[in-house]
Amino acid sequence: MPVKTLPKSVSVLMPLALPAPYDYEVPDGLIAEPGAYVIVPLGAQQILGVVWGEGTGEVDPKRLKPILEVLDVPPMPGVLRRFVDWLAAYTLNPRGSVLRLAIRAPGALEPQRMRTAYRLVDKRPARMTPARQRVVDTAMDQFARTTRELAEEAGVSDGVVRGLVDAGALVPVDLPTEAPFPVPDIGAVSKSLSPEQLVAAETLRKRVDENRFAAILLDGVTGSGKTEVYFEAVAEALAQGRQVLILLPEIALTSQFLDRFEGRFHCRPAEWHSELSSRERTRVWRGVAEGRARVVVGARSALFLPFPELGLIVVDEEHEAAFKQEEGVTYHARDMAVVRASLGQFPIILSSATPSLESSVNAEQGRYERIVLPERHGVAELPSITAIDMRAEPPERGRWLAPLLVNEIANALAAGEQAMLFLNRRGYAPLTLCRTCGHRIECPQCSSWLVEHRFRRELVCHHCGYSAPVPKACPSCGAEDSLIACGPGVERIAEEVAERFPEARLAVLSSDNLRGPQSHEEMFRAIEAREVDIIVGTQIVAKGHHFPWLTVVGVVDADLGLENGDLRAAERTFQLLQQVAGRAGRAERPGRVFLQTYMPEHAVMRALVAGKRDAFLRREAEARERVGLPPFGRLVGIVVSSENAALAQKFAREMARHAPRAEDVSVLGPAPAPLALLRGRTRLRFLVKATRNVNIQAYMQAWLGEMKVPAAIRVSVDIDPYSFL
Ligand SMILES: Nc1ncnc2c1ncn2[C@@H]1O[C@H](COP(=O)(O)OP(=O)(O)OP(=O)(O)O)[C@@H](O)[C@H]1O
Ligand SMILES: [Zn+2]
Repeated sequence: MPVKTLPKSVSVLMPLALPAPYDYEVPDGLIAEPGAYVIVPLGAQQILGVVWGEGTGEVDPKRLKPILEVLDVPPMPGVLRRFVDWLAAYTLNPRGSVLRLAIRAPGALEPQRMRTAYRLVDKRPARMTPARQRVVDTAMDQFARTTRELAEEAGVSDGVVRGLVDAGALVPVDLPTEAPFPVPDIGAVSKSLSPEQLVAAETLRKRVDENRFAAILLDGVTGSGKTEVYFEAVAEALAQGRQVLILLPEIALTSQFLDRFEGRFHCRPAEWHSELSSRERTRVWRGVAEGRARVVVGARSALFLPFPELGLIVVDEEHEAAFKQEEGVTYHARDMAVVRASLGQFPIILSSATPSLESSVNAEQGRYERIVLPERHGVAELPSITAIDMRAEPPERGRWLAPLLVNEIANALAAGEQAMLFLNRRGYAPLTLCRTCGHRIECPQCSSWLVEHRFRRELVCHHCGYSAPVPKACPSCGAEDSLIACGPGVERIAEEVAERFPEARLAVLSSDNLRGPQSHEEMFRAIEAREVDIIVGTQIVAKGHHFPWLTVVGVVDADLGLENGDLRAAERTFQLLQQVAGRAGRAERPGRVFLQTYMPEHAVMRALVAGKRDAFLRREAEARERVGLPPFGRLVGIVVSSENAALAQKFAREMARHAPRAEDVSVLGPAPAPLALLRGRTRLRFLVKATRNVNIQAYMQAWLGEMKVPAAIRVSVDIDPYSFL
């Protein structure tokens, strides 16, 4: 009797909200190695999946469905699969949802379009003409060219080339239609580094050479040359034949960065961010997978690219909250980059002039190595920082800039220098109020005020994007011409600047009037070229930029970030203001920074004025340690939301009853979220607080596993939350 062999099976993970891979049969003739991209049947559909490993054997072999197709793409590297698993387990997301982040280039998995080129072989046609000879001479270098290219280079008609093809002297080869990736020139000389920079660069090179996991905090003041220094580590990794990933917090920073990279390595790196065309995404994804793209500069999602040879990650401006992904699969890209480096056993560099408390503590406790660059490069000095007490020196009525600051701007302009005013608030005014009845105009779907945008002549919700024309009469009492704008946004500051300095050339930079990297690039070029005298901007201008002629920086409302009292409010305000301040005086001319504040005695203002960053961080750390807040304890944020307010409340109470009791874990809430209504959904919050030794994921699973969530309710879980709204 013939022995019946069991069909070979593998498990396949699909990019759907599924917690685990499913088993499939590998039909004879197909090879489905781990990581292979495959098409499998699921119900009536055919969908893309990735072979995750051996079959689990949980499905009756007779009922296994077969893999339909194995795609012609390099398999997903094992380390990326482990990263997906790790991230899913840590953030409590289904593995399939995380996988989806790793295959976000739809075209990349389709067969690539090819163009036909020709290469010369030894065979010669019976009849040789001078024209044919010219083609043969041209093709002698063995370089494959298209018919057109050959004809043009040899100065003959296409027909001559085709004749040689027919005669078998030229043979076709397929070449990809996509533009190739230029190779960074690692032999190019770097800027000559200062002795401190050199020491730092040598240490980084050494870590790259050691070829194992290491986390290094590159802690250098603004303008100290951190970028130049870590470029040396990039060069070293490239020399070792490894790929490099550089994470930036914002697209706005990309264009200047690409220029600098090009200056150093004589080629532009591949880019990865949300504004790429789908064609570019495809090209970059493939280029990374096939090892042709050696350096990628990208936003947080670049972490999920299928690098086969990744050997270094740099996280620039590592303190930035923008690295936290807040929607869908929530994760902190800086923290996950450290995990990725550890799984891949290579070094990671976290660079910042204002390190996060998390990274500072990690350095203090020896988990990270700290490299310090204490001084600005060259003759540049750190700027002086002055607090303007708005209670003692208020602006005139209806104005927002204090006399001292106005005076300093005038001085800068007179000296041919640039000034920058920073206010982290888009639009014209954050609140519109009726003088007659006191009504405040709110978003109909969120518990937030509508922000007036005067350029657009609209009231806009900054939470959900709702917008409406500014009404003529008060929507509540009907009084005409009674609505007044309260408080300033950047547009209002720009208005004041234009009135005060009518001669000055003004640039307003906020995400409303700058869309996409192109427009950023133009603006930043204009500033560098001194075509602008005064810059008014939101946090887009706060960091990373190098404007040599900028000497005066004014912070219109230094207290703004302290208003929302979350645990990182002081830390973040300090970082942001220090970064803004760091834009001033980066070249020969010294910088002066002015903070308009109603709380000059606040610890943040005092530390900034005195230049006492480390003391400030230490005090912050002590305060958090006392109450067990991150990084000394763990937090999980939970939001229960529904369009049905009563249902949300009922379910939240039920959840509270089911919270498991555990030592060292406390559950706060449910309480109405600060943003109690968002896009028409009522939101309630829990905050879970635990000590570091608690396996918080296990706790959460035990809790949520108990709960049956009705369809009208959404429960979102945020491990290590950064937003508490
Ligand atoms: N060794 C050097 N030789 C010449 N120029 C240098 C050198 N080091 C730094 N620079 C220049 O000084 C300026 C500041 O350097 P860089 O932007 O690398 O500093 P940074 O520490 O990254 O600053 P920030 O944190 O403010 O972004 C840049 O224009 C850079 O090209
Ligand atoms: Zn809204």
